[in-house]
Amino acid sequence: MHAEIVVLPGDGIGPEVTAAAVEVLRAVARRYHHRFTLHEHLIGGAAIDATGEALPEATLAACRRADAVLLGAVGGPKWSDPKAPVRPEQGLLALRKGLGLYANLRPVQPHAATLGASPIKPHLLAGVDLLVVRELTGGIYFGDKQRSADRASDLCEYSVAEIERVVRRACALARGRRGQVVSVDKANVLETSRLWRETATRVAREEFPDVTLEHQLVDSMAMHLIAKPRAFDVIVTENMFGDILTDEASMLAGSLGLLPSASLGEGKVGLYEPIHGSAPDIAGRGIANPCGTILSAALLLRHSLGLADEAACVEQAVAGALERGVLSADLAPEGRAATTAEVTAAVLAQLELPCQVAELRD
Ligand SMILES: NC(=O)c1ccc[n+]([C@@H]2O[C@H](COP(=O)([O-])OP(=O)(O)OC[C@H]3O[C@@H](n4cnc5c(N)ncnc54)[C@H](O)[C@@H]3O)[C@@H](O)[C@H]2O)c1
Ligand SMILES: CC(C)[C@H](C(=O)O)[C@@H](O)C(=O)O
Ligand SMILES: [Mg+2]
Repeated sequence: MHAEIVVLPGDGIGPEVTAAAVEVLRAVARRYHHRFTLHEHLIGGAAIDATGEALPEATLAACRRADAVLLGAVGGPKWSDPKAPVRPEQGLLALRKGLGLYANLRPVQPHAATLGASPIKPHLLAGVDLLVVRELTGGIYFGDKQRSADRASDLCEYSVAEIERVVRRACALARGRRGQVVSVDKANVLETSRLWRETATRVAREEFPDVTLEHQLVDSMAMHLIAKPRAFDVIVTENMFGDILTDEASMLAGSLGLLPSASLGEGKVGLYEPIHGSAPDIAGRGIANPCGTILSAALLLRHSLGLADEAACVEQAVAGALERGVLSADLAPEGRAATTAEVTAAVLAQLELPCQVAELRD
């Protein structure tokens, strides 16, 4: 097949990890006879430096035309002055909103080879396989913001339609898994959460009688996620709760550098990015873990290009590299860490081996 993919490297380790994922996409194209046309565009701090804007019109237009978008990360101390007129993160939020990507899928499947890197006891982690569906274009991120000399406010708003569509997406995904959804809110305090809970209950009852829906308050959910992670299948939640719970959930896998994400809407184009940020503390040193971005490229193959087998082969290649003990500094014991380039080379070498997934036109 032929696909147009926009690559947005962004800032900090963004260019390092997207370069790794691009190598993997090119290898997939070669091996399985596809043609991927890749175009790089500016976003975030890099875009502010070049154009004064965090999301230049040319970038948004290219993303709208593409089949899929692969993004590294945005932000960093250079652009973090509280008085700065524009911030890199605004570019990412505008891109998600501009493409209508309301459902952010963040799968968490700890790998046997990295259980030792998790601060959580290994017997709690074996068999963990959960999917967080984070609402991505509403809530406190997008409400009205006010600032005066001695006061500031961020409005948190949700409409019924915004809640319905993301809960529907979560329930539909649960049908293809173990059929269990936990909806996370703060309905004991927040009006938006009471609307969320009511709406989720109705959508599940009327449209997904075969799916089990439970509710959990976000504070105790933060505890349960660590204490009994195997208990969860699909978790659906609003924008900010999902942001925080998934960084926490990355510790089940062993590192923030391992988790991928797919952001989907009703349109054809999806956005794929690791859940981590620009990691200014390690940027430019060639030691970032590229696996979260490579696994995001696998999600891109599956969700935007319909190449489920190729996606599974990339996932298997990452697993193979980890099993061979090729671990970046965030996962490895002191002094035995692989560089970004070494991890990428190990994944590419695994991709050359026969893939266990059936039906690939080799
Ligand atoms: N999607 C995004 O673009 C995105 C996501 C989160 C944060 N950010 C931005 O990134 C900047 C830095 O934020 P932060 O430091 O709070 O979070 P961060 O995710 O960038 O880093 C948190 C910690 O995890 C480590 N880490 C992250 N990714 C890693 C990887 N691939 N390999 C190894 N270690 C990794 C970092 O070194 C750091 O110690 C901020 O400007 C923030 O707004 C952007
Ligand atoms: C950079 C920031 C706007 C972003 C978010 O909060 O959505 C990040 O933390 C993420 O998880 O993708
Ligand atoms: Mg985040």
